[in-house]
Amino acid sequence: MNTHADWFYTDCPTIEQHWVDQGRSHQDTLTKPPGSLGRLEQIAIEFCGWQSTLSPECERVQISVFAADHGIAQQGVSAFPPAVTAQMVQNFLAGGAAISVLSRHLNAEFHVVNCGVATALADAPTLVNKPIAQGTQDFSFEPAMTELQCHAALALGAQQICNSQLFIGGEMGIGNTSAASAILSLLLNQPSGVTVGPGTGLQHEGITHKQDLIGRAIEHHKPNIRGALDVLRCVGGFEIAALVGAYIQSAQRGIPVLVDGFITTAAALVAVRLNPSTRPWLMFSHQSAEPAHQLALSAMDAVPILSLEMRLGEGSGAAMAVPVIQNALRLHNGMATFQQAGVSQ
Ligand SMILES: O=C(O)c1ccc[n+]([C@@H]2O[C@H](COP(=O)([O-])O)[C@@H](O)[C@H]2O)c1
Ligand SMILES: Cc1cc2nc[nH]c2cc1C
Repeated sequence: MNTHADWFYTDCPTIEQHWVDQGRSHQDTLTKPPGSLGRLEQIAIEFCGWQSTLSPECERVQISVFAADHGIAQQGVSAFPPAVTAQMVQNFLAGGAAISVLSRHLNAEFHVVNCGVATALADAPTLVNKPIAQGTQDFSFEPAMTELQCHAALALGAQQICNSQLFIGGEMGIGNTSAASAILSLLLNQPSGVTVGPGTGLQHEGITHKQDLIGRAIEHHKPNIRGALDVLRCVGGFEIAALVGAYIQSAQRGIPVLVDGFITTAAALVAVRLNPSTRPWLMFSHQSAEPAHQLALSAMDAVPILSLEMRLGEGSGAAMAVPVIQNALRLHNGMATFQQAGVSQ
């Protein structure tokens, strides 16, 4: 059913190296010892390449939070009950969640996308209410979704991309660290003992139960896995598939993506495995406290900007990194050169 004609296999634009080179040359003319702004220099240089300019900007930010329920959440794999997914969606819409506060502060274009929350949600101006189904199937027994549902969730994510200078995808879904860990196990060929962690706050016993369950689930699905799309369909979630679609579409439109935490990085890895030309358009915002996040980042040679021991999701770690990016670009655009300031080199 899926063919190489599918939209998500289309190449993303290549980054023009001469803008990257000019960005680096400009950094070296600014009144500072070369390299002294560390990663901030690299961030500005990457934006020069993405925007084909020497004066890049990151003022118009889009934040879309994708939400869905998970069949596996019935198996005691989370410190919180599944009902919290719908309750937190209402909180996003009411403006009281962490991502609501940060989005307001950033003046971001903010949407919450219901990809598959089982509970009916009250309409709201920032809600995109397009559930694929009332949550995924429990992937410890059967594939999380059908091929049709997986394609629909990818397309739903892609449809959310607006015109902005930076796309942030967030997620909300009780049980989705189980899906993310299973994805990492299957894509990176790692046992569940390596990929499974506390998520929202499981203690030792809970983590052991989650590792056993995910371990059995990955063995169950392995014989049917031919590639990243099968991994996504068998053990993913509707919000994770929507993130994959959104990341690929954003990259295809030449809009850089700022990846958030553990679940979103698992989605980014699926995106890169499906379409490797997505990778140059991804920037990684923070190192999550979820232990296997490091493994997922390393698999993409990704070094995140911040490390704040956050493990909230919602896009919150990415939103926290935006002011760092904005200041990196302000320095790049606003600092005097050695010549302008009459400073000896
Ligand atoms: O982004 C992260 O690094 C992260 C790490 C742990 C948990 N979360 C959030 O917590 C929820 C999933 O946790 P769990 O324990 O229910 O699988 C989901 O809504 C995520 O947004 C997010
Ligand atoms: C309260 C709460 C808020 C969240 N935001 C993202 N995942 C979450 C999980 C819980 C439990």
